[in-house]
Amino acid sequence: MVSNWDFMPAPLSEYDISTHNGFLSPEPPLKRISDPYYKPWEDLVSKIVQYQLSGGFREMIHDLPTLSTDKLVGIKEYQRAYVVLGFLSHGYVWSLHKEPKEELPKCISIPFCEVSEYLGINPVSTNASVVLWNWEVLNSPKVVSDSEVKNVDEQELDLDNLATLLTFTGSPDESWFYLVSVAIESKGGKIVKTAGDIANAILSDDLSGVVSGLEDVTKTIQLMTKLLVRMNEKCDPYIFYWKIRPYLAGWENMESVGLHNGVHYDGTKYIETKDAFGSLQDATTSKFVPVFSSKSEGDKNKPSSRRSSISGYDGTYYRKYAGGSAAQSSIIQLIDIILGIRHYPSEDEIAEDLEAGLDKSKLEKTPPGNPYLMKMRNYMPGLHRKFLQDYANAVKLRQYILRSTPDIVKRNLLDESEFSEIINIVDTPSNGSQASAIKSKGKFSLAQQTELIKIYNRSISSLKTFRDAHISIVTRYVAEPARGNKMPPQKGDNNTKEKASNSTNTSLQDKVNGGISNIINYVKGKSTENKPQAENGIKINGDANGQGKISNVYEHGLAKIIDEDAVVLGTGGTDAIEFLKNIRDETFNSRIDS
Ligand code: HEM
Repeated sequence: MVSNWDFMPAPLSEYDISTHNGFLSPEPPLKRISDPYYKPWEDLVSKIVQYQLSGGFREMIHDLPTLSTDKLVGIKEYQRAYVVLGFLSHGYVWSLHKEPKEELPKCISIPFCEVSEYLGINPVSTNASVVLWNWEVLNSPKVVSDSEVKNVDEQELDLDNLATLLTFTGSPDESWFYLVSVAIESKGGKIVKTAGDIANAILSDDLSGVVSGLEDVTKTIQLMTKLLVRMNEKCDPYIFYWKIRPYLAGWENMESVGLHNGVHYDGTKYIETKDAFGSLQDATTSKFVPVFSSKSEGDKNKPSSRRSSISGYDGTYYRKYAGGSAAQSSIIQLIDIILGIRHYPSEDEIAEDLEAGLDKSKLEKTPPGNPYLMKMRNYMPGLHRKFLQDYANAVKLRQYILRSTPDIVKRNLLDESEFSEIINIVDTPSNGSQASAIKSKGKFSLAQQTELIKIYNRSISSLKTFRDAHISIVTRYVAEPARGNKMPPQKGDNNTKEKASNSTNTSLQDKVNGGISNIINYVKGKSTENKPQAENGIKINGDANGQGKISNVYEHGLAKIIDEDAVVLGTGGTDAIEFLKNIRDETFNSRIDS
């Protein structure tokens, strides 16, 4: 069935979204900008791994000409330019074995800002640059069992038939990390299609259409969860933590890793973003704060999702942007919107806003949204952000369900406002959309009402399971390596994976390698043996006489050992586990208990 999108202000194609690939580009992204004018960018980015290893990447960037963006033709070339400039920028700031750089030279900063403005997205590496627009189909012959006959479309974006266009490290682990997301995003096609089906079913008060839409949502989320856990197959946690993740970090909440003010984009001035793509324009992204107002030393390990992203001092404008994270994926936010799941500011975020003089009652009620997740929308392509906003305004599935089940007593509605919404919706037009035309008829039988709620709750549970699986992944890939529970690869160790994944082997490993745990303890400030020396901001360990040798454990940006009780930061600078647990619990609490 082809969905009718008349309930939206614009056709689906105008949001750069399809029912085939969801928020991924419908056609594979460009592998190169064809105009030879952009050869200097393309040539350098194609050798990013080699120049990182040689230590000469920053010098190569300094030699780049400042190219105009005028010769870019069409959205796909802008997307490719955004990908290339994202890799060049993060390769420059987080250059391997160097201290992070606080300044992006004009040759990258100016075109990066222009291209980003065109696309309505922040000028920094994002889920769009490493996932959405960074893949190709291999078309390698695929063995498909008889029981698993797939149609051509499905085969095309099979996880085992995909490759990435660019990586920072050249490692298969990095490619796999991005490709798992690509595969999950490709399921977004089904979610988008179902979003349309559900909207139309609501408009025609077609209960069976709503039920079957919800069943589709559940099935697709289950497929997404299966794909998510495949992360474990080919992306090694400590390669991820020690080698890949540092490149993805942004420059917000990164004081503890050396970027105190963010990054200065040379030759650019901060201009208030226009609202062409439905930019949030909230205080978190557009506030101008001088450098000297950054948090005190005591607060520096405490992340904030509300800190302003632009700062200035003596005419120098530092920008603070979160790093690349799948929190910037539109697909999970779309599922939240379809199911009417509300996320709220954390206590810390409310406290910060109160400190800033905002009215508490307003903060808690308007609009429901976790500030970090809402902020992440500015790291989505502008057209996708606009789609989320327009869909959220047009379709209110949860309200429809609440209103269509008058005979069922609901025990756990989150707040009073949900009751008033049920009562008011009949009289209150919802932004002029056709959705407001729906009238409650109270015509469904008790069995139908019970079934509707059961199916809705099943969708909620499947998303909760996805978020549970995601928390396990984050624990394994970030929290454990951060606390030294997983060792980085050892020099001369041919079988590091098994050893590293089994912490009971650590003592043997230590004997062989000269006491890794001492080094970790030293980094944690608990031992004076094997004193590490700081060189270029990188921890190296040495012997008791201070004779430095290249360490098996060194810190580089986000790749560092932290204390047991310290906050594990996400690439976006959140207190990762706490944040994710809140979001997961809010998901579960959205079930309608009868
Ligand atoms: C090794 C793999 C992964 C790691 C280490 C990881 C880590 C994180 C962290 C630390 C956060 C907290 C917020 C932030 O820092 O931005 C986060 C959020 C998030 N991640 Fe991942 N992630 C991984 C894979 C994925 C994949 C494949 C997806 C699929 C789309 C995904 C979807 C999300 C979403 C949607 C959020 C926002 C919170 C939510 O809505 O539940 N992540 N991730």
